[in-house]
Amino acid sequence: MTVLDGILAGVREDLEQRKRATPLAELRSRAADTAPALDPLPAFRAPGVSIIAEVKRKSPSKGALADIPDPASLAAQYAAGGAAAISVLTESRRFGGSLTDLDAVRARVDVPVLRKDFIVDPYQLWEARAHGADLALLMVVSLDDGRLTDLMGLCKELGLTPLVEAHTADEVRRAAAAGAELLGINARDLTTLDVDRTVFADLVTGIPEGTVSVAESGVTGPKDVAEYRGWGADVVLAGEALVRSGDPRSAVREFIGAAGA
Ligand SMILES: O=P(O)(O)OC[C@@H](O)[C@@H](O)c1c[nH]c2ccccc12
Repeated sequence: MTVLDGILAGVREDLEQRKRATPLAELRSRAADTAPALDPLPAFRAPGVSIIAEVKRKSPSKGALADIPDPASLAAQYAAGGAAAISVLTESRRFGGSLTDLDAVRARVDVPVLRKDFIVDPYQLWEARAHGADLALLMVVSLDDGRLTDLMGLCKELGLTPLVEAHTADEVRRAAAAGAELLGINARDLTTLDVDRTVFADLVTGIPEGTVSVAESGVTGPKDVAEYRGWGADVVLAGEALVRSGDPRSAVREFIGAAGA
């Protein structure tokens, strides 16, 4: 069993519990009462690198990263530094996140918000929208083609922009074939947790023209953002380096500055 299999088993258990506590009908009516989702793509396509700044307390690879008692204030600092979107991890067991974090961040910032979780079921997309998310992560590795297409269809219906994540050339091909407009390449292999930024450089050539590319994971400082940008990243998603920085606003600003125009 890989690390990812272990994470997914816990995610499915927690999901079944939430389904019992909150029927889909209730989520649907909450989603209907929520302001329409924001479209992040125009900002991502604007000149210069865009940063998605992540609210991340812990991870299976590094353990505890930061306490983050006030995720909304962290997100506000990211936004003040110029982040184009905020990523909120909502997985609780391994990442220490929750839908409460998503609610808090949504209530505070005006930039688009990504629900970062292990999404395998339509219910989770309804949850994302009912809690105010504008984007949702879909990881190709944990979805077969049929499910990927179904979940992307539901995103469209809900106004959510899917960030379709790949880690191999075959997953990039599947993401593109499914019609991803926002395609992430995760430098971290979620089956082993090994990080290799050059995976982005190797795979970015498989991303079709016109698709927005996102380099995910492994940023330790501004130089790494510049490197991803040099390889063609439109957007860079960073977590650990920002939550540990002590000054998240300046850190985001430096990341944007390092990549030049
Ligand atoms: O903390 P880092 O190395 O900057 O990584 C952030 C982000 O890319 C990472 O949290 C991530 C990318 N894809 C995921 C899928 C699930 C959970 C987490 C992730």
